Amino acid sequence: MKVFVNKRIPEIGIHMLKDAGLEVFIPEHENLSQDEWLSYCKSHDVILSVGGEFKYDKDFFAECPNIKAIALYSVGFDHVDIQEANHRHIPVGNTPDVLSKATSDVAFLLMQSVARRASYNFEKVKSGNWGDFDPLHALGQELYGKTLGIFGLGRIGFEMAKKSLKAFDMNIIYHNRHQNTEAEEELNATYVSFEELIAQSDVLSIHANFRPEQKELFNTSVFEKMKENAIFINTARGGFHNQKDLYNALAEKKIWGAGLDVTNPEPIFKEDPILELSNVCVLPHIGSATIEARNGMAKLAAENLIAFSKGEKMPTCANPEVYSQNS
Ligand SMILES: NC(=O)c1ccc[n+]([C@@H]2O[C@H](COP(=O)([O-])OP(=O)(O)OC[C@H]3O[C@@H](n4cnc5c(N)ncnc54)[C@H](O)[C@@H]3O)[C@@H](O)[C@H]2O)c1
Ligand SMILES: O=C(O)[C@H](O)CO
Repeated sequence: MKVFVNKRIPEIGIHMLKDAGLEVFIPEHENLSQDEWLSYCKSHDVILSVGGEFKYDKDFFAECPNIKAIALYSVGFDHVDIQEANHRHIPVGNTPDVLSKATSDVAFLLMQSVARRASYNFEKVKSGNWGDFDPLHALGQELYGKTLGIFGLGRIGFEMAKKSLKAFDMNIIYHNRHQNTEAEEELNATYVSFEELIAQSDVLSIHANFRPEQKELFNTSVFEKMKENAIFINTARGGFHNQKDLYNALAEKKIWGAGLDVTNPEPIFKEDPILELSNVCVLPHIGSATIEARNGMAKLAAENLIAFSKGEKMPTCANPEVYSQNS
């Protein structure tokens, strides 16, 4: 079976594929054009897909009917038309759990960085402006006993809530598609409406899996209902927030600050005025960027394709319903 891997991944995954007898192709250069990527897809059986820039939509599946399975090197699958994949009986593997702690660590990092104005103070030092001890300048806020609101309390949201409770004894509230009884029992989390989540959160952290119908759900109508001391954190998908509205809310100090590991658009334009604000910290989508998480993702993606090559179910599949469909 011929595997197209569009970008280098940790060697452990490649070795696993080759040891299982699969033929692996990785292009010499990584920044493929859409045409180059499509041409490679057309000449292989399955894809180990890294990144979200290439969309697996209806047009793709129509152009590449040869593709029998896709193993994503991510847990998010919003760049895949799952309905179309199901229609074509194509399993789509993903990489849950192995990156949950690492990604929640970045949300936790952003929460603290914004609360204590780390970026602003670091920029001051870099510009040679250490400044005299000033009891009233650039003060941060403490998080102890504050309310953490989680939008989308799943695997990563759970880890974020757990470490925030443990470190700062934060009160956990959440809004989800369905109740998370484990979080309610283990973290004393309280299920609230979307409106209550916005109004009550001192820190609002987005951890839902993105769907197009939720585009820019977090916009001026939300930011104006948040507390003035509120911190907005997004490590899920940039599509969840309207970045111009967020800039306005931050510039007008309607909210305390924002920490982003995902932006809208992504990558962010270096001229984006949000980068000039002193109450913002932006990271370049590094949630899963640890040695441990990226190795774990490589192993999972390889295991998914190896299982497929043996006619078995993928261990971690974004569309498990594909296995119960009538042929
Ligand atoms: N920044 C990064 O590098 C990085 C890394 C990994 C994952 N992510 C993002 O984080 C997302 C979550 O990953 P996960 O493993 O925790 O997924 P998950 O499926 O375990 O959790 C997502 C939760 O969101 C809830 N949800 C979805 N839509 C909702 C809505 N409209 N309203 C309320 N709740 C909703 C679901 O019920 C689920 O509980 C991924 O889909 C991905 O987009 C980002
Ligand atoms: O969804 C994920 O795993 C991350 O965003 C990396 O794409």
